[in-house]
Amino acid sequence: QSSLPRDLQDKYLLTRRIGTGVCGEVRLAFERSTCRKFAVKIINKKNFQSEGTATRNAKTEIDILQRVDHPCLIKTEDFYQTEESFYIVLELMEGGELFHRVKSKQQLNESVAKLYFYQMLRAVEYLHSNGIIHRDLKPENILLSSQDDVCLIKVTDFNQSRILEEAVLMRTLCGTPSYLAPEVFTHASTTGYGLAVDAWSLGVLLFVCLGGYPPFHESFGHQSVTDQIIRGEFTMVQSKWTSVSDQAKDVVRKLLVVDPMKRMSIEEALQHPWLQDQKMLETAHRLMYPSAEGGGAAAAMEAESTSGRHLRKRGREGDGEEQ
Ligand SMILES: C/C(=N\NC(=N)NO)c1ccc(NC(=O)Nc2ccc(/C(C)=N/N/C(N)=N/O)cc2)cc1
Repeated sequence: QSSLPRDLQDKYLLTRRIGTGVCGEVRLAFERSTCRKFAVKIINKKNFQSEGTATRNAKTEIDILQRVDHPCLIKTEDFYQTEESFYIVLELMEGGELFHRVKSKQQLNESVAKLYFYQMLRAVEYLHSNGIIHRDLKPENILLSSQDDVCLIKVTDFNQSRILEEAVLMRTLCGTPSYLAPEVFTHASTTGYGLAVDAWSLGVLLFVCLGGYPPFHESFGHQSVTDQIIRGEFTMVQSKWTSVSDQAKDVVRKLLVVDPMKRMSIEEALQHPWLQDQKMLETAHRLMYPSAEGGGAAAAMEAESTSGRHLRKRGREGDGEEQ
């Protein structure tokens, strides 16, 4: 049990472990002054191949976590670090991880899966519009706000996230091109097909929510998981998918496309017929924008269109520019 930072202990009482991850664990914490509950993600630096990578990734993640401002993205309260670990204090999502919700229900019913998937799309749409690729979307990183089926979801864990640095590319193009590889100039780095990796992961997430099992897994057939993914070969087991609508299956099939240029984008997914479901949209907007008094999609759209796109100002060293 590595020693907790003094200032963290002064402010919070850390109790039982409530989640585990590759990079560390999540503990339930109580703010001593208010008794409010929080989640504390503890990231051990030793899990990273090099100290440098751990620190750089954590810096990027903390920067992203502190600047993103969207109802479906986790909000951080505090951040501490010691020689061996980082500590991120965040809002406690009472419903826990989507992973456990799907596992305990075998599979989600389609309307619940649609409500969650729509919120994931909006979260990723916001990240992409701010040049951020998540790169690690999976059921462990989708948190639920309550034990109810109808609830707000939030995306977390920006450890693998990258900020699309157009500026870096522009500087690169200023130098002599003679030694640059072709892909530096092609669509790969400019039109950011890198964003498409998140669309693929959302396809895997939707498959898991609807089918209750992963599309690519070592226990399926003779091929390795990597081969199944590279070939885009997945099976919709009859017994699990009969009750799922053709439109839902269509969304999955258009996201799990191997060629990133042919894969459905986040925007196209948001326009897909399966998601043009007024009842679901009203529920989602009521959950995402509870303060929009009197409900009404108009108020929610208003909220979305004004504040919905921008990052919050940077911290103390604030360079102040709004994205
Ligand atoms: C209510 C509850 N459990 N309730 C219970 N068990 N009661 O007995 C509960 C609540 C939340 C969670 N998970 C949770 O909060 N995850 C999580 C995962 C990752 C990150 C981050 C920022 N990661 N960043 C990095 N770099 N990672 O490597 C933050 C939170 C699990 C159970």
